[in-house]
Amino acid sequence: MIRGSHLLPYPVCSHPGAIRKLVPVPSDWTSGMLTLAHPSTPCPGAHSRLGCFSSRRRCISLAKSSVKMSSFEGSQDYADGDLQGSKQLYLGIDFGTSGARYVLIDKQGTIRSEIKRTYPQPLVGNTLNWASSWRETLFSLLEDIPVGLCRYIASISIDGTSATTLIIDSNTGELLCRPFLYNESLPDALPIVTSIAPENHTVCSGSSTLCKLVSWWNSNNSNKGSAVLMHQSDWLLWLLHGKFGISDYNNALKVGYNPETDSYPSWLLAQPFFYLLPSVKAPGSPIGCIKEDIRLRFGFPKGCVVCTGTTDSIAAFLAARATQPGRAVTSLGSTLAIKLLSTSRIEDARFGVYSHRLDDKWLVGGASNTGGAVLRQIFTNGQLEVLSSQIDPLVPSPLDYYPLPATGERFPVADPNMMPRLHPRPESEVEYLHGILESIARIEAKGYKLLKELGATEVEEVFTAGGGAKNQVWIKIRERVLGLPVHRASQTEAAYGAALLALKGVGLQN
Ligand SMILES: Nc1ncnc2c1ncn2[C@@H]1O[C@H](COP(=O)(O)OP(=O)(O)O)[C@@H](O)[C@H]1O
Ligand SMILES: O=C(CO)[C@H](O)[C@H](O)COP(=O)(O)O
Repeated sequence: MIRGSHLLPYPVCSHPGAIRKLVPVPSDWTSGMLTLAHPSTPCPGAHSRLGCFSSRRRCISLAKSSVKMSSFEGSQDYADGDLQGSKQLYLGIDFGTSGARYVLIDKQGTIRSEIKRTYPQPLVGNTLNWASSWRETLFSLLEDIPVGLCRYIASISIDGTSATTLIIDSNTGELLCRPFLYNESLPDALPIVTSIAPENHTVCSGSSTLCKLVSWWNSNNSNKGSAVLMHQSDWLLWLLHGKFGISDYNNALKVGYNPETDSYPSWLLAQPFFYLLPSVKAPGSPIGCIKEDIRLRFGFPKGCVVCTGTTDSIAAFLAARATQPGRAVTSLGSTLAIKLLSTSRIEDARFGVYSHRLDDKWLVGGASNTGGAVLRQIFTNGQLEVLSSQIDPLVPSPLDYYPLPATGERFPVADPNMMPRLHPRPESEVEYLHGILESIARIEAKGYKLLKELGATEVEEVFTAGGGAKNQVWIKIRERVLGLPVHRASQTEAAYGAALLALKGVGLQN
């Protein structure tokens, strides 16, 4: 039974080719989520109980990316079309490691629509064109939003992976090089960065945004004068609002922005490349109205405002709505990112520890390369569910691994040369998964212990976000290993946190 499955009140498109019929998802997709049949599948004369969705000129091509759609709640309220304040909707989009998703909420924070997409894999030669993939995914997700709801969307915000860096030509809007991904380490730039920044500063890591900027600066001589640096979410937001070089103080942290003074430090402004640095606002700040061509294409209302974003693990923390110091959120996505709400700010690049600002407090933590990416290399989501159900979480695993998807670790050990350790592999797949889940939990526990040793507020309770949050057995393993209460967050999608930023932005605008 699909939750909330009912015909929706907005007009069904009259062009059969554009009508998409909803079909139940294959078993290994999350229950309650729907996938869209290929648009060429004709919709039966009588609408199925799942209803049909009008669509725009373009149909979703499952060949390009897989789509997960949730049912809509109370969409009847939006049948009449008048945009009163109480009916405004707020759009949050999360660009994670393996895919992107949107969440659409109303003023009360109720989810009105949500969709997930994996990234299409457009190749340029043998290399993946990530920017093209992200741009295609952004506009596909906007296409996915039910037409009947678009007209109520008052604001939009986007979160992305931290330190994912793009260098753009501000004359043409074109990329001047391929994007540098969040976990990519540029050791060639590290000696230069450590020579200009304070000792153990957050930027003193090979995967920092500043190392990526310095590496590009030292290996390019063309188009430097018109170059501008953007983070992944800045660039995606720029596609919607069209203003170059605007970021937020979470994304800007790893290029060297100081969120405590709300400014770039003098040692950074003294560099020859300082002019590439974006201007910085608080997350969820209004930037400007959505571009008119995009507004008309997707049916957004006049005055729909685009707001600054944040990073994916900060958005996940916002989604969990943890507000007291000592509360923490572990994002179990492709990576393991921990965020602890602390009254004190700490940073130490030797261990990959840094502090993000959250209003008048600090989100202390770091991001390990361990996590779901390793699981995905070995198990399907369906296998994870079946094998996890056969694990006794109260019994420790004797297996001692350091699960990494490839060479390199960022936190709680900052070592770009660290090798994965996933052997010996037992005969039993259940025991193997148990060993991996428990070993990732031990890394999480080491991370929280390190934060305490460095002076952060001691962790008292952990909420879980990301794809791994659905695994209750893993939560029980983590409770035993951490020695703390561990829960699934009420909202596990970072996109929900981005939607809260969009909601905040409208409030700031008014
Ligand atoms: N039942 C499960 N138990 C543990 N991990 C899971 C389970 N189902 C999915 N995952 C993991 O969740 C990850 C995807 O989570 P998600 O938050 O979407 O990642 P990201 O946003 O980093 O791309 C995958 O790497 C997958 O291995
Ligand atoms: O691992 C990641 C991708 O999912 C990012 O590094 C994650 O966002 C952690 O960075 P930050 O703490 O700056 O949010």
